[in-house]
Amino acid sequence: MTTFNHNKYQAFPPLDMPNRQWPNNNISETPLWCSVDLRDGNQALVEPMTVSQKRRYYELLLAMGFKEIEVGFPAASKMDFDFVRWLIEENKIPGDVTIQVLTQARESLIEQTFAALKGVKQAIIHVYNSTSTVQRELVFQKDRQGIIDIAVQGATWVKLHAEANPGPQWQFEYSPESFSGTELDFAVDICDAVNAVWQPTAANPVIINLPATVEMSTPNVFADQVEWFCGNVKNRDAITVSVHTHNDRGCAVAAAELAVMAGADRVEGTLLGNGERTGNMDIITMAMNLYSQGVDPKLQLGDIDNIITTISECTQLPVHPRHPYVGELVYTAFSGSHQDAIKKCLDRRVPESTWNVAYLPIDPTDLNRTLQHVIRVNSQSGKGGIAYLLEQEYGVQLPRWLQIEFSSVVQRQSETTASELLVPQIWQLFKSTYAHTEQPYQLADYNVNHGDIDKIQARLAAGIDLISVAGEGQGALTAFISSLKLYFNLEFEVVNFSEHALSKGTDADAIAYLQIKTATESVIGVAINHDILTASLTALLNAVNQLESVKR
Ligand SMILES: CC(=O)SCCNC(=O)CCNC(=O)[C@H](O)C(C)(C)COP(=O)(O)OP(=O)(O)OC[C@H]1O[C@@H](n2cnc3c(N)ncnc32)[C@H](O)[C@@H]1OP(=O)(O)O
Ligand SMILES: CC(C)C(=O)C(=O)O
Repeated sequence: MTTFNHNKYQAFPPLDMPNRQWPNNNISETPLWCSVDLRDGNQALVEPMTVSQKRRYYELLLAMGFKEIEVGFPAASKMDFDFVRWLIEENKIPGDVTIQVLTQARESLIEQTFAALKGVKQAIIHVYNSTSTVQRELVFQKDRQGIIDIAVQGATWVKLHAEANPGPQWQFEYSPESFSGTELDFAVDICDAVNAVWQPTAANPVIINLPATVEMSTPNVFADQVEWFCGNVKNRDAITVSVHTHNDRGCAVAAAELAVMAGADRVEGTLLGNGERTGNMDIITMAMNLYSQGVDPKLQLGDIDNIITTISECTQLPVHPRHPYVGELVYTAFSGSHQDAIKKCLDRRVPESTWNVAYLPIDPTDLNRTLQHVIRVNSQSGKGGIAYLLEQEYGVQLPRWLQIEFSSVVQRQSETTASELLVPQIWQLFKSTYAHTEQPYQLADYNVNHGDIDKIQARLAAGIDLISVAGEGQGALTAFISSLKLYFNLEFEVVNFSEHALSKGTDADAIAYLQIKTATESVIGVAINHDILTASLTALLNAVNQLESVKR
């Protein structure tokens, strides 16, 4: 067994920022989004996307409304280079979309990057070098100035190549890669040094992208880092501050959200969070978080099934059934009390009002999820959910007393089969329990004479025999009750009865539910018929059929 030794690790030092402002802020506007699926996402795949997968993914990003898309690292591979050429030569970049490409701060790579972009109308050149203590000390083995020199040199090459390639609208982006592990004063110094080369203005800003290349702290600490950076970097007005969070601690979305509260203008991420190690921050989740707070996420997410299919077919990564907002099970309530609360909220919901449904942070139908996704029945389920499904599918409004009775029937069945019950199976179970037709006695026909006292004459089919019964009372049902009591020599009373027209389905028009009690038994009968009186009489006979003395 491996030995766990927490002394091997040390806590990330918090910042001493008693005047931090971000906790007082809300996100009332969506940040600028930049998808890095085709670069950071792609570089993390077991099998990087093929050309056709990359094209398909790119089309998806356009359809979703992304305006900034990091399309690759063209100096790193022929495939990325060719993909950028294809975008440009085949005129695949809409006028309002800017592609972004990544490069290290190395001249040959920068040169190739510009070669890949020949003929582009506008592009973001994204250059990075690593700045954290571990990278400085162990990877690059350089002091602070040495690392600044790499960045400044890279920024200079980028500027010179842009000047040598006039025409396109170039925008520059610099990432102090591993910002999350970088001393803040150094992060500011290196970005100031890069900006001293690029000389951004408010009209022509640069993007400074602050990556949590590795997520090393709680999201509040990252927000402190971003707020501190924004407050100390020179020429803030000429900078679009971007964040690029990874999910090592599972908080990439939270970190990006708090970073936006702390002053970030722009967020880089991927769809469903694919990316290095535990992934990039998930743009779909963050966009849906904003949406659920009444903020327009400025992305088209309604066709979510197509989005998910495209992502998983291109990345060959499955979607976890509990993935926020999009997983197959995330709107599903199996447990009884959740189902009951959802049913009540939906029943009482005023159309067009603000969404306010227990257990459902957003309306699942916004993401093409039907209410069948919401309520599913297994042994954990209760009466509310079952009743809801039967009403939705078959127009059956089970009276409360029957909901209580039937839910235990459903539970027993689901425990026996150890599986989920689908709505048609629940409906079959309901009919076979209360309305089954293979009964000892069946209503063959009847005739009612209405008067002060109503009289009924009916014939019951029992195998090949036809049995005549007759009775009288106030109303046809009461008359039939007395006829059955007489014929079977029974004492019982009807303790529950209701009937209604079915609003759905092709079976028939009306349904009647009825519960009778003898001194020792309580049984339920249900019947469906196009005629409401026939439904009631049949429901009564179905109940009587279940009494032990009648069954014998
Ligand atoms: C956090 C991120 O996701 S950053 C993006 C990471 N993505 C990728 O790396 C995918 C694409 N990259 C590649 O395919 C390759 O790294 C290439 C083709 C770009 C370069 O490959 P190589 O030339 O073999 O170099 P390699 O990537 O191993 O880099 C190592 C060298 O580059 C230097 N280097 C690394 N990053 C940078 C940088 N950002 N700026 C300047 N120099 C850098 C290293 O110090 C090292 O120098 P040394 O050889 O003198 O020791
Ligand atoms: C290049 C940078 C932005 C990066 O991908 C990271 O730090 O994760």
